[in-house]
Amino acid sequence: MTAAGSTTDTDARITGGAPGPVVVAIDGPAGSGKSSVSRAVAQALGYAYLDTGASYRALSWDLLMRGIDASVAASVIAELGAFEFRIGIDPDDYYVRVGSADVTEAIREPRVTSVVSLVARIPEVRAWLNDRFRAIMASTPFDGIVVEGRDITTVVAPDAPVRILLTASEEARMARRSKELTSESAAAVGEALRSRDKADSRVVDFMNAADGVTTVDSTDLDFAQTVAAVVEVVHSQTARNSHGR
Ligand SMILES: Nc1ncnc2c1ncn2[C@@H]1O[C@H](COP(=O)(O)OP(=O)(O)O)[C@@H](O)[C@H]1O
Ligand SMILES: Nc1ccn([C@@H]2O[C@H](COP(=O)(O)OP(=O)(O)O)[C@@H](O)[C@H]2O)c(=O)n1
Repeated sequence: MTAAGSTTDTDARITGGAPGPVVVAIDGPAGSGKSSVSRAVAQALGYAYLDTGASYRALSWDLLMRGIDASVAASVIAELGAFEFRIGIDPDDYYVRVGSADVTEAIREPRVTSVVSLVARIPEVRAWLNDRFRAIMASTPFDGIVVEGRDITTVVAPDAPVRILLTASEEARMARRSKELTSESAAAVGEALRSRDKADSRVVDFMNAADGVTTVDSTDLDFAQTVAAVVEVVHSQTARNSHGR
């Protein structure tokens, strides 16, 4: 999206009133289950799914490929004009592409994870990506869209009818992540996760629920129970909103 007019249109849809997709905004720290739970919730509800972190990762992958130093904000900003990414929002057909390259797997590599916070701290990058997220939300053909990241409940879609903070203890999050990354030691995975959360939380607060945001703590819930808990929040909040109208 490039035109400011599109942003106005998007805002109208997110705030309700005009018909548009139901936006379910989910934030939380690394390893809390945002991506996997959000995708399963979208499947359960017949909604679209938008993984905003994947876009920050795709930009980081692109910078690494081009040999651009992610710590130099001006170089990163200059690259935005040439950055072409596409993301699948059908939860049954998820992909991330940069130009003609399928980077769905590559953006999860530790070398990408280690630079993504540098990219995410640049305000111009955040504003540029947020415009795209809002355009995707507004144009989805699905009845609703589950959007997950760090600042969805507070910045990207603060007026969404359903806003959730998905948390889990640091211990649980580290254990889940190290199960996935079997090539890395548990200590290395834990340290990487802790330092990324620390860097990211200097930019946006995703550890504390903002006003009106419902916390779902998955520490003692298994995956299916967490999905059910989030679906329950969606049902209760959307029922409340429609009764309130
Ligand atoms: N409640 C849960 N219980 C056990 N494992 C979970 C739970 N929620 C998520 N997971 C698993 O934890 C890992 C990290 O989840 P992920 O969705 O990648 O988190 P995030 O997107 O917040 O970083 C995944 O392997 C996922 O399947
Ligand atoms: N809305 C968002 C989403 C991600 N991010 C950044 O993108 C990175 C990767 O996000 P992610 O959701 O893929 O991270 P995981 O929690 O899945 O590991 C985060 O560490 C943040 O630096 C962000 O700043 N704002």
